[in-house]
Amino acid sequence: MFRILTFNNISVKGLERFPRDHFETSSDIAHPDAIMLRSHKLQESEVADTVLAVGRAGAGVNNIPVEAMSRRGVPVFNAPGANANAVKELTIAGLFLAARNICQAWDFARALEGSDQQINAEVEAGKKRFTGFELPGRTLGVIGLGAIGVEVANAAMALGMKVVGYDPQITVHRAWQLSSQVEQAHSVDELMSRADVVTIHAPLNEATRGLINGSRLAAAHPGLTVLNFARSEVVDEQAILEALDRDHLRAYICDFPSNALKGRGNVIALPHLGASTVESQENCAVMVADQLREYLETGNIRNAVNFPEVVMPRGGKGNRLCVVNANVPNMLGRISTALAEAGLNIDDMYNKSHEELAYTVVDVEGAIPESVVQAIAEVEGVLRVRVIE
Ligand SMILES: NC(=O)C1=CN([C@@H]2O[C@H](COP(=O)(O)OP(=O)(O)OC[C@H]3O[C@@H](n4cnc5c(N)ncnc54)[C@H](O)[C@@H]3O)[C@@H](O)[C@H]2O)C=CC1
Ligand SMILES: O=C(O)C(=O)COP(=O)(O)O
Repeated sequence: MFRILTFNNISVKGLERFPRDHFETSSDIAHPDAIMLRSHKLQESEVADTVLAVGRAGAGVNNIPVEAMSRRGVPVFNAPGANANAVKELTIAGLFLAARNICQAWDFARALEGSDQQINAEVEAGKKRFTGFELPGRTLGVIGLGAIGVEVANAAMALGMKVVGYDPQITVHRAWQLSSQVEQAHSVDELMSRADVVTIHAPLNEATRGLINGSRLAAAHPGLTVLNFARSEVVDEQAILEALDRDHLRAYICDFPSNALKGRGNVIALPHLGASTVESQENCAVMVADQLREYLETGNIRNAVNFPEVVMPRGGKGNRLCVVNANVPNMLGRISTALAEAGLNIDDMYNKSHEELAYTVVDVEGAIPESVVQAIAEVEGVLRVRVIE
């Protein structure tokens, strides 16, 4: 029986991927084998020693202590691209809300009082305050061209916008998906100097914290609009407010409310709704549940942010040994020597590394005695050993 501890509202469609006869899922489990969560800040919870894997039913993993999990030999899975369409749709909605001052205009219209004739008179007198702009010919700057950024860039192109993108680590896969009309900016500063609207779709990490700061805002076109559906901390909120006060920034549209943003006319802060569609919640939960289940049952790793991709079909009828170790010389030699010394024959073997970690899966003929597991666990640099029968 595998026990999965859940945090947040995980789609039932995902939880149903765990067969009831050998999986238990609950938000109240003391010694779980795995954790499945959305935005819950795992840094603030005790992660039990029994945890073998963490699954984030979503994209961003800044709410998970990934480095600490790596040191414990625990893979952290996410669901790349599974919520990208949902975030693209909300970002494009944010673009329209900003361009046409829709929220401010709606507030105005909702507050109108008097007879229909009086309302009509106020509408005609007041509507000039909400004059907006159209998208064709305007330039959208997209920072981060991953699953979401590429979709946003392509959608903006289809709406007639010019698009410039910046992503120092764009993958070949994403570059193929990106419209060939999207122009490359070589720096955030270049992108900001060319854009009428900037949208951020990069993860929060030490390189992106405060990416949109006071000096970058000051160097941007007056009248710039900033969309932030990534994470609140990728912008310097204080600098945003100051630029709004100077009317240098036209509007700030984001998915992250805060006290400082409250009550500001040219700020729209949605309650972290980017991925909150039925479809996206299902896609993310199903993808991550399948990955967690496969890891627990077979040791295979797909879409872990801190581990290599290791998928080896199960061969023979013997045991499978899964070893997480430091990416240093001679680990494979020591693992296979320990198996050979116990007279165990290797059927199949796969080893791959990712930054400072390596992962080895070995299918052997027959059962692996506990003494061999112990010997491998004691090799310097080995972080975790697991036998799957
Ligand atoms: N508002 C919401 O509900 C949601 C927010 N997000 C946020 O959006 C982020 C992006 O999601 P995906 O596109 O699915 O991730 P992704 O991993 O597919 O794409 C991120 C892209 O950002 C690029 N990048 C990294 N550092 C960069 C930098 N310094 N400058 C420019 N680009 C940089 C990467 O090379 C990558 O191509 C997530 O990490 C998460 O924080 C994601 C889903 C929902
Ligand atoms: O996938 C992400 O990075 C998100 O921000 C979505 O968060 P959520 O799962 O809706 O709490």
